[in-house]
Amino acid sequence: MSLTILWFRRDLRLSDHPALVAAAGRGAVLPVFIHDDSVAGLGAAAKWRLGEGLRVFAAALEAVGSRLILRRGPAREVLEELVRESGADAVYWSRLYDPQAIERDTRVKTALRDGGAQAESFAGHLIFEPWEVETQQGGPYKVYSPFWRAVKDREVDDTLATPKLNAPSRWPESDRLEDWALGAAMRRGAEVLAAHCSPGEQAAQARLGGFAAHGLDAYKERRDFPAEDATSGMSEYLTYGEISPRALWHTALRGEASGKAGAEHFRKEVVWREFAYHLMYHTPRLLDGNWREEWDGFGWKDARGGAVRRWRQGRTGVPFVDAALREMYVTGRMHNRARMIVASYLTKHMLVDWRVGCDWFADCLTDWDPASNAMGWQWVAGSGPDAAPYFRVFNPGTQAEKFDPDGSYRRRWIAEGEARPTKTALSYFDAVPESWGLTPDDVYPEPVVGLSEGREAALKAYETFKAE
Ligand SMILES: Cc1cc2nc3c(=O)[nH]c(=O)nc-3n(C[C@H](O)[C@H](O)[C@H](O)COP(=O)(O)OP(=O)(O)OC[C@H]3O[C@@H](n4cnc5c(N)ncnc54)[C@H](O)[C@@H]3O)c2cc1C
Repeated sequence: MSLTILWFRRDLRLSDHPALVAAAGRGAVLPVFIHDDSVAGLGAAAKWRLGEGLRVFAAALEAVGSRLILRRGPAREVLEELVRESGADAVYWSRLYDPQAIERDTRVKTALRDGGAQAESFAGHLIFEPWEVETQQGGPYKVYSPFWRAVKDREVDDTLATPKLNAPSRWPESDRLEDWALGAAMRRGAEVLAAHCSPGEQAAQARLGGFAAHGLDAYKERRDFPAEDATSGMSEYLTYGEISPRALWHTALRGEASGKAGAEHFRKEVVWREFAYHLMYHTPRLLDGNWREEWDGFGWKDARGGAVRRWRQGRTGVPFVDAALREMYVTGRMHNRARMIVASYLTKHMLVDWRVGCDWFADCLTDWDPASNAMGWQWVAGSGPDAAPYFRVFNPGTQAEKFDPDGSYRRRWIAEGEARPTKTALSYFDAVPESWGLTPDDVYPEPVVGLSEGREAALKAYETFKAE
């Protein structure tokens, strides 16, 4: 019987998994996860969340009579060794699209094929492969709306059922997940974060089912209110591939067919993620360089001072901004509206380079995604394609009046000055490093940059930049 190694990466699921279906169709399957440089380089929260995902995924495989073999080292060497050890004649995986992954996977594919094994990559992380969506002139899209119009009526294949997995005749040795200590960089924050996290495919499907039944209809109206649980919560499941984007697409389509008002808007948001990958694939500098290269000359302020530290710590003195940054520290996620506001405050009021914030998000988010994060930051800063114009400076005060009118989001996350602080606000002080020296009895600070003063400084900096 043929044996296929299934190299799992960001696709920790059994259903709607084209590579797994293909592998199961040709014989026995040997599931493997490799701790290589791409894992070593993850931010603290993302790495911890990966560990949680792997723990649940390994148990899901055991429940169907399979196993997850864990190995550490450069992917090519590990896979070549496993092919030799197990006698596998093929290695399959789901494609990734960031430049490092593409480079690694290309080398792995060549080496395996040179060694006589079959090596194939499959779709699954996206609904539309980045090269399958083209403008009429034959190039990539740079603006979201035409991208959406180009894909919205496309036929998308149905999701695939979980295949039956045949075990290899002998299981190779595996590392122990605990020995990888993926939560080590979290220090004491891991316990707090764990209370807000339900990893795994089953949890993802249950959450999506609940959202389809109770949240989809009102999604468009309520999705901007950060105190409400009005969005799907799918981002971290998509990040680790615990659910497929295609499952979200079809959930939305079924909602549209049954007249759910918010369903099309939900599908549009799912397509924003596709657009981010499209941009990253065609212009990889999206990740760490200004997409609009003229922004290389913008005069950002020095980011080393105490102001950035206060932004990171959620101590800017601007309640909506601080609430959002604390939400991220405690839960590993941040509401989309709040992401835009904290990013705007950092890049505009504080005039700090978007990459400083992008890196902090990469360290703190459990749904960290290279493409969506970089696109989001560049969109807010004004340096990205299809970006918000620079002169659009979010005012956290008026945003709070509009989207947190009764202050419940801010009270949920800010303890200082409250006679009876909420449990979630207090949990922030349990999560942060002791070295920050913060307590709920601290005096809530004055704004690090005043709202109108910051807005004027941002506009002036932009005028100077434009004139140069
Ligand atoms: C500065 C900034 C940084 C961001 N960083 C990330 C990140 O690291 N990882 C990440 O997944 N998203 C990121 N986003 C996008 C967005 O904030 C999150 O996807 C969203 O908050 C996740 O919540 P949800 O799953 O409940 O979303 P829903 O509103 O339920 O949307 C459904 C899905 O659509 C996709 N989506 C929605 N909005 C966006 C968007 N603006 N861009 C791309 N995809 C979107 C996501 O996959 C999401 O899970 C960022 C946005 C900004 C402004």
